[in-house]
Amino acid sequence: MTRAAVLGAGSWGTAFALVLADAGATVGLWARRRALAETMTTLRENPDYLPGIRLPAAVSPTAEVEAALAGTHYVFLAVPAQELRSHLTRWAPLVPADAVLVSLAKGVELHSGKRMSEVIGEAAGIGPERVAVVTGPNLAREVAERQPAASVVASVDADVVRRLQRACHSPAFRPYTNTDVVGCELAGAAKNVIALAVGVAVGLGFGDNTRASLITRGLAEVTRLGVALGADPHTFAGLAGLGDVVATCSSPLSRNRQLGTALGEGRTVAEARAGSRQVAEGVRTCAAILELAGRHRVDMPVAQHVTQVVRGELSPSELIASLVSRSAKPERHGW
Ligand SMILES: NC(=O)C1=CN([C@@H]2O[C@H](COP(=O)(O)OP(=O)(O)OC[C@H]3O[C@@H](n4cnc5c(N)ncnc54)[C@H](OP(=O)(O)O)[C@@H]3O)[C@@H](O)[C@H]2O)C=CC1
Ligand SMILES: O=C(CO)COP(=O)(O)O
Repeated sequence: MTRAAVLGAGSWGTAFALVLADAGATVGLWARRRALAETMTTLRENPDYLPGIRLPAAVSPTAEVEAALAGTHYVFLAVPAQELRSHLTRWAPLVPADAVLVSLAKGVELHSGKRMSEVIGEAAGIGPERVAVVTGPNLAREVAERQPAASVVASVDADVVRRLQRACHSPAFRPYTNTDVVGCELAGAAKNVIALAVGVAVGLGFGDNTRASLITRGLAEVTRLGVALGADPHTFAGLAGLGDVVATCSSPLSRNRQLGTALGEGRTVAEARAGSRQVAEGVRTCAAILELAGRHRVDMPVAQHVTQVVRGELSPSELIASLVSRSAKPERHGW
């Protein structure tokens, strides 16, 4: 029987533990707050992130990372992107020698510009054949409710990715394989930035033309970055790219879209975040993506404008006006 550890009991870590349990695995679900682990154990529910969703018997919540990692075949990492390196550096000595480490996070590390699979390889001291990612149009609440969804599991190792695909293929969750790890990760990270931009447009009261234009041009610029970094451009038209951008940018459940909407309505980032435990990864990833784009001389106007709005250097209405008034170009500009 497959044994899995999910480290991080926010919305996605908890929802993914359910996917794995539905696919037949036993799952250790680590929460960093002991009180939450104890509540989940007694209530059989994660009231902070997925109220009303029952945890199956195969999911064992714990605050002891050793207990979650003991004898595990897969370690699914569901902590926020900027916190992954420091946590995994501490956890690495406890990870079984043959376990595959899987990123569930969508982000790019600030300053280093590293993707999550790169951070995992460095922090755990392992090669890319033991690292994988899961990414796609997977809003946690819908997945936890067992609404049908597809996703992508990616690794450079085709065998690893096929085994991982089996381990998380449940009646409601259908993973596809991909070996383009660079493209899958960049797409997943950048869609949060695009969702912030779309949220701003929603907050300003703009309609579907504005949203579709931001989605399409946002996808074009991340495809450009991906190609510069060696990704397959087709990845960006698949579940990790188009699929996730559409889900995130159209859903009121998206925390990135919600935060962008609050900015568009005139609140600051701090005001928009107040009172929520949830992460909107785009807020920190936008600057990381922009740094990466600068290093590779890739023009990313949507990410650039979003970063300026997040920093308070540009107003939401200036973001839209400035994007529209840029110099005219052919549509196929690079990618
Ligand atoms: N939610 C979703 O629909 C999806 C999310 N993802 C990605 O999954 C990753 C995890 O997000 P998600 O599960 O949604 O998280 P949530 O926003 O639901 O919850 C925040 C999580 O981060 C934890 N956390 C906050 N600060 C720290 C810290 N300094 N160190 C360690 N953990 C911390 C919280 O722990 P605590 O409760 O103790 O504060 C909690 O587990 C993100 O990269 C996100 O983009 C990917 C696909 C879908
Ligand atoms: O990644 C997600 C859906 O695929 C969740 O998006 P948010 O983090 O914006 O809620």
